[in-house]
Amino acid sequence: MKIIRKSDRVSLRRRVEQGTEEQRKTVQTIIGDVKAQGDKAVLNYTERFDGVKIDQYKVSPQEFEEAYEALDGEFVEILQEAATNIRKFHEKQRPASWFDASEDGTILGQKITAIEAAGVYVPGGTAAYPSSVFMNVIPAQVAGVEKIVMVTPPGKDGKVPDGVLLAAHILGVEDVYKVGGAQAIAALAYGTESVPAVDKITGPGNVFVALAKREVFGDVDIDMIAGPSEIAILADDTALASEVAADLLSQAEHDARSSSVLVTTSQQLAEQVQQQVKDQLEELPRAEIARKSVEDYGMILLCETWGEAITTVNEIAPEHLEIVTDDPFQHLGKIKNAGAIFLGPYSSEPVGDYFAGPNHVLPTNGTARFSSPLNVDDFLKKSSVISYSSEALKKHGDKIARFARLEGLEAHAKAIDTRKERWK
Ligand SMILES: NC(=O)c1ccc[n+]([C@@H]2O[C@H](COP(=O)([O-])OP(=O)(O)OC[C@H]3O[C@@H](n4cnc5c(N)ncnc54)[C@H](O)[C@@H]3O)[C@@H](O)[C@H]2O)c1
Ligand SMILES: N[C@H](CO)Cc1c[nH]c[nH+]1
Ligand SMILES: [Zn+2]
Repeated sequence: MKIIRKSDRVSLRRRVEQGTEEQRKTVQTIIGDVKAQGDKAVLNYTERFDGVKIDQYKVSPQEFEEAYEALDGEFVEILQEAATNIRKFHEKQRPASWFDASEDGTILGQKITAIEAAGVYVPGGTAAYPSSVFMNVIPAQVAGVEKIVMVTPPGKDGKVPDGVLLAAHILGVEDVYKVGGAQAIAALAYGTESVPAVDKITGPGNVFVALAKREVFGDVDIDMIAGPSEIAILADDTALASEVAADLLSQAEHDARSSSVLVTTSQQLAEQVQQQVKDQLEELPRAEIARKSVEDYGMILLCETWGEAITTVNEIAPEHLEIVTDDPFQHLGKIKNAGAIFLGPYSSEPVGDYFAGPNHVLPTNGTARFSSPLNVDDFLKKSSVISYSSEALKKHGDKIARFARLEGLEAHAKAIDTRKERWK
């Protein structure tokens, strides 16, 4: 991990490109085929890309049962406790409809309605995280979404990882389909004989999933195109180098393109963390991924002043930010751009990934400048409500009609004028 002086003016804006033109064309073909042929295309692509031949891809009650049996009771309890914490946190986010009545009898308001059906993509392979099942499904459930459909690619054995099925089972999600990639996104967006069409698709995935989400956006809504995980740690010399290094590596192990950055004013901490990262790396089962991530996207940024350190963090706009100083809350007000902010030495990033309650689906690639974590609002729509009384229209009707004529819209004006008859 390189130590770089901030004064060297290194570029901090991150942009991990997703997909080639050829991959985009492949995805368009897959989507077109699923739209035209439904289940037949889904099963053909599953055989081709996942190497499994199946003729029925909805997870059966027996498969849920087997997953439950395969995992030990203690793990089930941990998952249940985490789900409770996540639900409690998201319940605080639920907004209420409101209606305001004026003295003239006008009622104006905002009615909040949950979207009807949401689709959740859970990636396959080593990224099949039960925690991500919670983070995508729980805000939808708290919002009141009635239909939740989950898709995830089958492994070579034709099965879905037990942890993923258990997480779905704990949340009461029964519509789980063994399909991945662009064909899964197409099935969710347009429906097939087996998979119900949804209104919004959330969840991360590989390049084919990301491109497919971009492609179906507009026909359905999507959450965001999640890039590789990121962590920035803002620390002074009260931080323990071994803990800072461990937290940097916690995100580096996700993906060879993950980024982990320490921002500090302490030369001593910078050097100690550099050494610790090197030492701790070797002991990780995913050392190869973490090493590549740290070498290609890791940095220790040494700043002259604390003010410069804060500006640097805001420039990075990291997915996760840890502040490890004596009084971290003192700096919170100055942080403008970060997906999730972890304060103090005990708030290690994985606390948020799994257990505390806030969502771990967060803006990456510098998009924390304008986006928020996945939340209950993402599964809600707002409708404006307008009820004018006779008195109100009598009072304001002429102004509205004049405004319409100013825009050259005579039919608009007449729609108002015609009501004048009522109070002549
Ligand atoms: N940002 C996050 O929070 C987060 C979390 C978890 C996972 N992820 C990402 O999810 C991804 C998981 O990747 P994965 O591939 O293991 O699982 P995946 O589920 O994303 O993709 C598997 C699917 O890709 C399709 N596919 C594979 N090769 C193809 C090809 N040549 N042409 C067309 N389709 C093809 C197949 O249909 C397969 O089912 C990683 O990129 C990881 O970084 C991100
Ligand atoms: N840190 C990841 C999001 O950036 C989420 C995750 C899932 N499991 C472990 N971590
Ligand atoms: Zn993580």
